[in-house]
Formats: sequence, structure tokens, C-alpha cells
Amino acid sequence: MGVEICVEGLTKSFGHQVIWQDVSLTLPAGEISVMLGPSGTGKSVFLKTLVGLLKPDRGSIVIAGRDITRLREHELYEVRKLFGVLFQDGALFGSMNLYDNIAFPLREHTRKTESEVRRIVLEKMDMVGLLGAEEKLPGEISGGMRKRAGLARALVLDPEIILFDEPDSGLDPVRVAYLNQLIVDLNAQIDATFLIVTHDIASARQVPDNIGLLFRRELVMFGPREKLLTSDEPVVRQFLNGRMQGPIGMAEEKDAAQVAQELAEIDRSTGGDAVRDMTPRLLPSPEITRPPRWEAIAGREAERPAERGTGHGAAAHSGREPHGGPPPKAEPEPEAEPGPETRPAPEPGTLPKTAAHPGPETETGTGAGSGRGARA
Ligand SMILES: Nc1ncnc2c1ncn2[C@@H]1O[C@H](COP(=O)(O)OP(=O)(O)OP(=O)(O)O)[C@@H](O)[C@H]1O
Repeated sequence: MGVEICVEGLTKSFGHQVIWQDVSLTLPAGEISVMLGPSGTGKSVFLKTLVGLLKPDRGSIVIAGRDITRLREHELYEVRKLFGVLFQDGALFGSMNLYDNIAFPLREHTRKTESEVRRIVLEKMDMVGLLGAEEKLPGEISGGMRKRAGLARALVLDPEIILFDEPDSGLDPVRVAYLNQLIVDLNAQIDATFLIVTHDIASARQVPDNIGLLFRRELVMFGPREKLLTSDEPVVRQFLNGRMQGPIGMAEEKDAAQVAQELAEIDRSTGGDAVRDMTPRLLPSPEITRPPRWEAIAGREAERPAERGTGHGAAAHSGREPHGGPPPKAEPEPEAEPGPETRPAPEPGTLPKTAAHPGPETETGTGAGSGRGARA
């Protein structure tokens, strides 16, 4: 089972620039949480702070009973063993084939024999639908495959927490749909605590148990998905509907009168309720054995059949089926996709260090809605 992360009064600045202040939230063990926010609001900084790569100015981050903001570097190293991180571009080493990229953390941080390494690498490649692509170089495959290779590498040390930094960036909507299904399937299989930073509203509406929103140097809200999807908070409504009308401006904040006028206009044109759709939850693929937590979620979803596919819910926001469809393995990815995703690989030392940390087999039963919010 994944571990809970309890953040209290967290503040981070660079020089005089406050990135965010007094952030408090709890990422419930084993649940999927999404962090949203306009560009530059410090979502990536938040992820890096959680994993101990950046030090906050104030506040605490308690993981498995330890406040990681107070740990020394060698103690942090132990805590980082709990984490797997999927970086935006997969952060693969360009000169290594996928097999060696995925084996890298095992060879670096464990004493496993090559036959054990092989078993684990192939198991994780199978989980992300990449079996058969072991010999490919990162530059020879599509952006979607690179993300999945990065995910396989994040999985090899059996993390209890997985951080995803914009997993959908640079992917077309179909690849995003497959990746979302993979994320949900993995959560049902490995039961780790997931935190996803994304700009993709459709993903944010369907995938998580909890949603948070950073804006104006604050955590505006963090709480159960249902609560944010039906929220009256203008920033939340604007962001979850991808609208220009609302407090979030192109480059700078709008004045209050303009915001009030825009919101009144939306309410006039929509009757005021168009933004509060309960998008159906994405469920694990049929072939995945659902642990009790997901059984409970599926049960709750089944209780609202009338809402499925009606109004401006999932259909309007994502254009995709909420669940089902072929598993990620069946994804027909083009193999070569030169483009912005092909970036120089980072130096080995820049990756957060992780190591084997198998968790117990027990299932979490917390269910959606146990996230403790800033103001939710
Ligand atoms: N190491 C650093 N030193 C100084 N400033 C930094 C550093 N890292 C990030 N910043 C600043 O912190 C702010 C938040 O950056 P961050 O990348 O976390 O935003 P973000 O919300 O993830 O943005 P995006 O959605 O565009 O990826 C930016 O103004 C950035 O320039």
C-alpha cells in the first residue's frame, strides 16, 4: 500500500519571489491526486520539494512518520527510496536502449543479479505495454512510448509514491487516453500513492480521487474530485472548464470588476450550472483485478448511470469513453516520432535516487473523498 504525504504550512521562495505559501494538504495513501494550476504557479517546484530536491522556507512534509524537511542528505536518500518519478520527457538516457534505461535504477541502487534484473525489467515493460521494444533507443520511438518507458523505470524499485510531472505533455489526445488508462490500471495493480501534475483538464476530471489547484501563490483548494468538479469557487470553475472568463488572465491577474462581469455573463448564458458536471470516473481495464478501493469507486460510479454521457460531462470535455477499451498494450504507436520530445538525456546524477522498497500486499480502503483540503 502507498504511504500518506502530509504537507503543512509549506512555503517556497527563490530570493524575493514567493512561489507558493502556506500550502497544506494530505495526499491519502494509495489514492490518485492531481495538482493543477496556470503555468508558472510552481507545480513542478512542489513535486521537487516533496521528493526533497528543493528545501522549503517553512512548513513540514511528513512521509511515513518523518518530516523530510528536517532530514539530512543521507537520511533523505532513504526517504527517496519510497518515490518513483516520471519526468516530462521520460528523462531517458539517449544512448541506452530501453532495456538498459529501465534496468538502470536496479543496477545502480541494488545488488540484484542480472537474471533478477531481467525478470523485473521485463515485468515492468509488460505492465506498460512495451514488451518487445527492449532494443529500441529513445530517439527511435514515439513520445508516448518514451513516457511509458519512463514509467517502467519509475516502477522497477517498487515505489510507494509515484510523482508524474505532466505525463500528457506533448501527446495527442488518443495517447493521453491510453496513458490515463495505464495510470489507473497501475494504481489498481500496485496501490501506490500517485500525484500527477497536469494541464489536461479532461485527465484531471476523470482520473483522480483528489484535485488541487495552485493560483496566486496559494493552494486555492484541494479535496475530493467531486467537490472540485461541483465547486462554485471562480478560479476552480474557470480552470476546470478551460475558460478565458474568470480570475485567471493571460499574463496578469484581472481586476475584480472585469471578473464579476465575465462570471455574470457565463451564468446568464448557461443558466449557471454548465460548469458543475460530474465527469464519470475512469475505471481500471476489465482484465485488471480490482482491489476493494476500486470496487468501491466502481460501485459509486454505477450508482449514477443517468449522469453518464449526458450534458457536458466526459463527452464534452474529453471526447473519450470514460473507461473500457483495449488495454495500453494494444496501443499501435508509430515508432519514430522526431520532434520536441527528443531532448538530450539528463546526466545520471540528476535523477532522484530510489531503491527497492516492496510494500505489503494489503489494499487500501480509504476511497475517494478522504483528502484533507486547504479550503475544500
Ligand atoms: N531553481 C530555481 N531557481 C529559481 N527559480 C525557479 C527555480 N525553479 C523554478 N523557479 C521558478 O519558479 C516558478 C514556478 O516554476 P514551475 O516550473 O514550478 O511552474 P509550473 O507551475 O510547473 O509551470 P508549468 O505549468 O509551465 O510547467 C517559475 O517562475 C520558475 O521560474
